[in-house]
Amino acid sequence: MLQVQDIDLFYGASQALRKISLNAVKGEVTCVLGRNGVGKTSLLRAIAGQQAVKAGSILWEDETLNGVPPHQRARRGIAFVPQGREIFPLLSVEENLRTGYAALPRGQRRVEAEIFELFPVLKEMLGRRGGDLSGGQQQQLAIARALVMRPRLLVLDEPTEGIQPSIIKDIERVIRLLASRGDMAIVLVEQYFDFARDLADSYAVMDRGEIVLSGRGDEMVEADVRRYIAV
Ligand SMILES: Nc1ncnc2c1ncn2[C@@H]1O[C@H](COP(=O)(O)OP(=O)(O)OP(=O)(O)O)[C@@H](O)[C@H]1O
Repeated sequence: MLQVQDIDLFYGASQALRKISLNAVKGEVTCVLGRNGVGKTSLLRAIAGQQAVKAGSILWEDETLNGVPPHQRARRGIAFVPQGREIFPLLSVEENLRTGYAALPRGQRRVEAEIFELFPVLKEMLGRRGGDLSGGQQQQLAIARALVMRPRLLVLDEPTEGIQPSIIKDIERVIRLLASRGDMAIVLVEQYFDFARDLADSYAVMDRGEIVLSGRGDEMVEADVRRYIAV
């Protein structure tokens, strides 16, 4: 279980997160919604260890993550799929997938066949350069690369951004399948209400660095949430 408790995060003098608390449990998708600039990415970066928190604590599997650098969080089973995907455009699809090996012990460094069952298109494109893939294929590659690490916590920042509807549906199916196995917690930042509602077991809505609404996914009141999101 991930337990974020009362975290504050600053960029210089400007405060991006104010006393944010959020739990994510294995077997569930936790969706974080909100407009641009309200702090969603900052929250994910705090979880992944890319940005230090000034106050509060982050616990994962009952141990603190405060002060633990990103690569060690990766070894503890936390994988982050950043906004904009950040795949390596000049490396092949296969080489991109292998960059996920860094977080694995030597004996476990392989790409499980299952990854190509989840994303068949990648198998056909193993030798293709990452930069030659469509935006949707790059997003699938970014998620696949995270899965190579066999994470127990998967953190995704706006996986639907700029992606065509058919691939959004594919990604939704994969996320649902991963959660349904019960051994992975998924935290997902999203701006699209429909995608979040379809996936969320629990949700939190952010505004100006704070959580202003939260609850179980099936209790999301569309009109209330839509006050705080653009789409
Ligand atoms: N590296 C940074 N340095 C200074 N300020 C930053 C930095 N990154 C983000 N901010 C500011 O922190 C606030 C929260 O940004 P953040 O990216 O977390 O929001 P967001 O909800 O994820 O928005 P988006 O959907 O656009 O990514 C914003 O006011 C932003 O301008």
